[in-house]
Order: sequence, then structure tokens, then C-alpha cells
Amino acid sequence: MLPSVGIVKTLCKTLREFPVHALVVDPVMVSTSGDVLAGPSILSTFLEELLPMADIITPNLKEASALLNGMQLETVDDMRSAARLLHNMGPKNVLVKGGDLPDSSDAVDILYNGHNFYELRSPRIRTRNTHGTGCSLASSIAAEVAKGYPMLSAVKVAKRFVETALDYSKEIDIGNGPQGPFDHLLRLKSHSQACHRQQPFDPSDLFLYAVTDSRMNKRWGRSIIDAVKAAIDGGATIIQLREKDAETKDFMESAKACLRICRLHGVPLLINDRVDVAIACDADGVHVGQSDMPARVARTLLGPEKIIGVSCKTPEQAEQAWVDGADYIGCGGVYPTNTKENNITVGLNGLKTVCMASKLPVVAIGGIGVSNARAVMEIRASNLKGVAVVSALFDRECVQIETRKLHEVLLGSNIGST
Ligand SMILES: Cc1ncc(COP(=O)(O)OP(=O)(O)O)c(N)n1
Ligand SMILES: Cc1ncsc1CCOP(=O)(O)O
Ligand SMILES: [Mg+2]
Repeated sequence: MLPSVGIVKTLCKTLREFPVHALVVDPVMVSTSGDVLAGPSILSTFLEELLPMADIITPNLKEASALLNGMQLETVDDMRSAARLLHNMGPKNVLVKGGDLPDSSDAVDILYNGHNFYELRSPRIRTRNTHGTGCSLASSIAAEVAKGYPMLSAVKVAKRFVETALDYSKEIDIGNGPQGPFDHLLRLKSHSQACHRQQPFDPSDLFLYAVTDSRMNKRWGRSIIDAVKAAIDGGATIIQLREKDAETKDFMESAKACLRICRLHGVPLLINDRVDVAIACDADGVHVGQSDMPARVARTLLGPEKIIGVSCKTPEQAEQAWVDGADYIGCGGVYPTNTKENNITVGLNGLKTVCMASKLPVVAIGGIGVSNARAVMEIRASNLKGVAVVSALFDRECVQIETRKLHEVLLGSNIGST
């Protein structure tokens, strides 16, 4: 809400002096109730100084038209043209919001980044409680970008949040104005059914990360389901199904069965490598390595709510994982291992180097067990949240006992204080 040329100029000067990580500009010139909030007098300053600094601008149809000298915007094609014209004025991304698009049953927004158009459709929610939707959308985009998500993912999450809140709030009857408010705090309301977002990723879930292995389960004559149950009973805080030999159909069935167990215990379930299987069984996420599907592609396929882990051996790989929108990194092998062939050992020093460089939480992996887990956790890296293990749990006769022993060792290390 920038009501004068002086304020816009002061803002631009300050932004030039103190650059921000990202700038979201919601050109609030015409409110959703139709009130003009910023007169044409500041338009030229907006166009010349502020828009070129923006990472994204989020005009509604009226605002886009006002910025484009009264251009008629009545169709999705008009919105695409407007997005391209506005992009030419300098913002990196343009989101033209089509909530007021006439004769459309859907709420359609057009996102344009200078290369691709994205048409973000969702069913229109019939309600008068729409006051503040634009501001809430822009603020949500800013929050997601601040968390490190790429712009497309940020816009999708923000759009889904506003839709969910609008749907949750549509029966609220407050005030006498043309529009009512909507309830942003629906996620805090336990009875809300509207919210489908799973719990956000909690790095402390990385504390004792059990990674299954089909060959070891076969060797010990146990099913993957029994292996997962035993690991959880022993204290595993997150599970990864690493089933390199399983046929896809069997993998999916096993994953669905394991997911039911994990959901009962509130333990996240991730799928190794196979993003298709993760999507098909609605797992909580995936873990991918440097030669698997890139995390940024997995993020686009899985959406912002799922957990994505990336294997990293170097600070450069850790940086890329953060840029790609990963939630954690797996660093190793810390010690030599027979579980993963041709795996380069990074050692405790390599682990420490990656932890110091990583903006993401880290889990250590490779040759870890009760004899060395304490040494791993005591490298004194605040973002090292746990250890991931395969053979120390699953190449043993009793998974539950081995998991419990490791859990005791980890509790005894200083990880609890980091
Ligand atoms: C927690 C965790 N860290 C690293 C890995 C290794 O993944 P990747 O490099 O993709 O190798 P494979 O597991 O696919 O052989 C992991 N699986 N989990
Ligand atoms: C999957 C993986 N990634 C790096 S080492 C490794 C195998 C870890 O297995 P173990 O815990 O038996 O050493
Ligand atoms: Mg892999």
C-alpha cells in the first residue's frame, strides 16, 4: 500500500541501499472491493522504479489493466499478453491473478517468468469472504521464497493456502461490508477438515533414520513390513524404503502397507529414488542421489508439501540441494560400507565440511552403527540431526533390539543439545 510518490521513492532508495533476498510487489492500487487505493499519480514511479526491482509482481485484473494504461483484460489470452507486457517492464516474474475473470468457473492465474507461462487453475470458491486475498497470497509467496523454495513452487503453495483458507471461511458471517474476512489460522484449528497439508518437515525426524534393504530382509527371512514395524518399535524416527530389487507393483503394495504403519506412529515414510512410487502411494517424500532425478524436478512433481532428501558429498552439492528446494541432505558414506557399491567414503572431516556449508539439516550415512554413532554425532555441527543406517539394523537377527541399542547410543550423544 504505497500511497504517494515520496513513499515509493524512499522505498526504492532503501531497497537499493539494503537489497533483500527477494522482493514481492503486490501493486495494491484497486482493492478487491473496487476501491482505488493508489491514484495514477504514483503510477509512473511504480513503473519506472519499483517494478524493475521486483522478483514477482502480483496484480489482479484491474491492477494489471491500470499498469497497462487501461488494457482490456477479459480472457486468459488477455492475461498472458498482459503478463508478457508487464514482464517487459522489468520484474523477474509476473503473476496476473484472474479471480475476477468474467464467465469463468475456475479461478485462473497466469504466472510468467520470461520463458514459460504457467496456467494455475483451481475451482472458484463462491463466498463474500474475500477481503485481503491478494495481500495474503503475496505474503505467502514471500514466506515460501524466504524458506528457499523456487518461485513456481512458492506460488503454488501460496495459491493452495489461500484457496484452503477461503474454503474453510466461506460460511463466516462477520461485518456488513460488501466483503467479509477469511480465516488465515485454519491450520491451528484441530477440527478443520479443509486443511490437507501434512505436517511440515521437522528436521528432528532425522534423529534415527532407518533405511530398509530388500536383500537383507530376504537374507533374514523377514518381510519389509515386519522390518519397518520392528524399526519403529525400536525407536526409528523416519523410514526410507530402499528396495533396489523390488518389482514396481510389489514395491507399491509394500509401500502402501508400510505407509499405514508409519502414519499410525507419526513416522515419515520416504521412498528411495522412485518418485513415481512415492506419488502413487502418497508417501511423505523421496530421497534422491546425484545420479537420480534432480531434486528441483522431484519438487515440481511432488509439490511443496512432500519431503525431499538429497545425497551430498560436497559443499557445492549441498548448496545445489538448497537451491533446488530440498528439505535435508544425506551425507556419506562417513565410513566404508558394503551396502552401497562403489561408494566414496568422505570420513568425519568430509561430513563436517558439508555440515558447515549446508543451509539444510544433515543426516550422516555409511557404515554407521552403535560403535561409531557417538563419534559421528559429536563432530559438533548444529545442523547434523541424526544418522541413517541400513545394515546396523536390517542385516541383524533382531531389528527391534538393534534399533533400540542405536537409539540409546544416540540419546547418550550430545545430539539432543544441538
Ligand atoms: C538418508 C540417505 N542418504 C543417502 C542415501 C543414498 O542415496 P543415493 O545416493 O541415491 O544412493 P542409493 O541409496 O540410491 O543407492 C540414501 N539412500 N539415504
Ligand atoms: C545408501 C548409502 N548411501 C551412502 S552409504 C549408503 C549405505 C549405508 O548402508 P550401511 O548403513 O549398511 O553402511
Ligand atoms: Mg539413489
